[in-house]
Amino acid sequence: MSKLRVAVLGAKGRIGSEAVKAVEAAEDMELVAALGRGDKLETLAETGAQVAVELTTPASVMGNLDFCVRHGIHAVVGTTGWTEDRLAQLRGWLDQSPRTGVLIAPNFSIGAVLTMKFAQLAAPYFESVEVVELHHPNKVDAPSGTATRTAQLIAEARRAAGTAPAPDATVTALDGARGADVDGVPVHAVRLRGLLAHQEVLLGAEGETLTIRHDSLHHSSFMPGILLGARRVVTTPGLTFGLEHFLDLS
Ligand SMILES: NC(=O)C1=CN([C@@H]2O[C@H](COP(=O)(O)OP(=O)(O)OC[C@H]3O[C@@H](n4cnc5c(N)ncnc54)[C@H](OP(=O)(O)O)[C@@H]3O)[C@@H](O)[C@H]2O)C=CC1
Ligand SMILES: O=C(O)C1=N[C@H](C(=O)O)C[C@H](O)C1
Repeated sequence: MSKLRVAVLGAKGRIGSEAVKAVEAAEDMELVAALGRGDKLETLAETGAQVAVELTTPASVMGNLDFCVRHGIHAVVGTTGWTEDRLAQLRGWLDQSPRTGVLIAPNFSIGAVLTMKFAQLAAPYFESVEVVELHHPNKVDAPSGTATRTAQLIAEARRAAGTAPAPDATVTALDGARGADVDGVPVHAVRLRGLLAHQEVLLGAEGETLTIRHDSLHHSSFMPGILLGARRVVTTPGLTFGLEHFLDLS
C-alpha cells in the first residue's frame, strides 16, 4: 500500500518539530517536505504532498492555505487565529476546489477535545461558568484558540437550553479584571514560564462547583490527533472544524 505523502509547515517550531518526528515515525506516512519561514511553497507541489500539516502563525496560515487549496493539497491546521471572516474566506477557496479537505483543530489532544465536550454537556446545568487557560509565555495569541472554542460551545449549549446569563454584580473593575468576553463567557489567560497548555472550565451553582481541567504536559499530546487528522482529511472534502468530527464525538 502506498504511503500518505505528508508535509509539515512550521517545521522548526515547537509543535511543528514534534510533528515532523511523528510523521517520520508513522509507518503509513512519508514526510515529503518540512518547511520553515521563507521556504518555497512550490516544494509542496513538486514533492507531490497530499496533506500539509499547518503549524505556523496566525499571520502566515491564510497564505499557506490559499496555496494548498489552489493546488488540491489537503490540510490539517493547528494554527490559531480563526475568525468568522477567515473561515468564510477559506470556505470560498474550498468551493473552487471541491475535492480538497481542510481540518482546523483548535486542539489536537484527546483530553482537550473531551474537555470541550464535557463543558458543553455541563454548561446548561450551572448558573455560572468561566474559562481559565494557562500557557507558556512564548504563546503569541490570547485567549487560546481552545479557550475561545470552548467558550463558544458553552454559549451555544446555554442558548439552546435557554439558560439565563451568569450572575455578576460587578459595577467597577480594572480593565481585564473580568477576563475577555467570548460570546458572553469570561475567559482568563495566564502566561507562566514552566507551563505548556492547560485549561480549566469552572462551573458554579448554589452550593456546588464543578471544575473540568486538562493539562497538556508535552507536545506529544497533540500527535495522535494530527496523524488521525492527516489520515481522515484526504477522504473528507470541504471544511471540518474540530477534531471531534473525526472521533465520532460530535
Ligand atoms: N491545535 C493544537 O492542538 C495546537 C496548536 N498550536 C498552535 O500552532 C501554532 C504554532 O505554535 P508553536 O509551535 O508554539 O509556535 P512557534 O513559534 O514555535 O512555531 C511556529 C513556526 O512557524 C514558522 N513560520 C512562520 N511563518 C511561516 C511560514 N509562512 N511558513 C513556514 N513556517 C512559518 C515560524 O518561524 P519563525 O520562528 O522564523 O517565525 C516558527 O518556526 C500556534 O498558532 C499555536 O497556537 C500549538 C500547539 C497545539
Ligand atoms: O500555542 C500553544 O501552545 C497552543 N495553542 C493552541 C491554542 O491556542 O488553543 C492549542 C494548545 O492550547 C497549545
